Amino acid sequence: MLRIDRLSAWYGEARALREVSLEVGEGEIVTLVGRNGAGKTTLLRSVMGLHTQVEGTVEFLGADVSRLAPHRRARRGLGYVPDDRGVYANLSVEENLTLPPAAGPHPWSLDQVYETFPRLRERRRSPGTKLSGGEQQMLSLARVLRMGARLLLCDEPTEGLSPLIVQQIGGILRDVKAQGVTVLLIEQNVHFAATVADRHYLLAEGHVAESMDNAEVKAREHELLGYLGI
Ligand SMILES: Nc1ncnc2c1ncn2[C@@H]1O[C@H](COP(=O)(O)OP(=O)(O)OP(=O)(O)O)[C@@H](O)[C@H]1O
Repeated sequence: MLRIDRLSAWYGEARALREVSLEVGEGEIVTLVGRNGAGKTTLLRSVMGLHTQVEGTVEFLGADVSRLAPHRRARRGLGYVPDDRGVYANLSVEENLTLPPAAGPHPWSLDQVYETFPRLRERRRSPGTKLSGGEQQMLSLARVLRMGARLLLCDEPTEGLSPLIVQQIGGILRDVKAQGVTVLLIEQNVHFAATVADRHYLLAEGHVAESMDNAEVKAREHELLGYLGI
């Protein structure tokens, strides 16, 4: 579904990604793990077209989207969920969900959103300022699905959340996958990553150092946590 071929990215003279190649198949959940500064956020932003000082190819559903603006990538079904969650503080949950126009090929109805995110139904009249971190994360995911994304690019959805909420986010990601959505997510909690994802890429200093399956991540959990400094 997504094929990244020799993608490099720069900030001025500084190179943040070095010829990254990886693939995500339709219906998979794939994680990107790596130390701070390894290039994970830059990779997701480059795939969405938000970071433009890049070289290499991003193919989505068989078409080269490397030169398209972010809104045109969104129209094809790419959806970016930023780490700051981007919730409009003064709008209610439902306004946050309905304000952005549908862009992608499979926009979710409000009912579909609320079935997958029952907590958001309960909180639908609450303003963004009153939401917990977990609720904001759910809203951020739900909004991109509502807009019609087929592939979610999620920047560390579990960051700063309690173990119970992390479990809930895991359940939501599995549910989203069951509804035909593909996910590429940044995840430092390798234990959680192995329970929710199908495969994993380890990024180190801007390149793909390793590709791992769940069995390998589970077997090396201790070593990986040490390496990541967690
Ligand atoms: N706006 C920027 N200007 C200059 N350099 C940047 C900028 N954003 C990131 N970088 C650099 O690019 C490299 C990759 O950063 P990136 O944020 O993609 O890493 P990351 O793996 O997502 O790390 P983190 O988990 O800390 O966000 C780092 O060396 C970082 O310092």
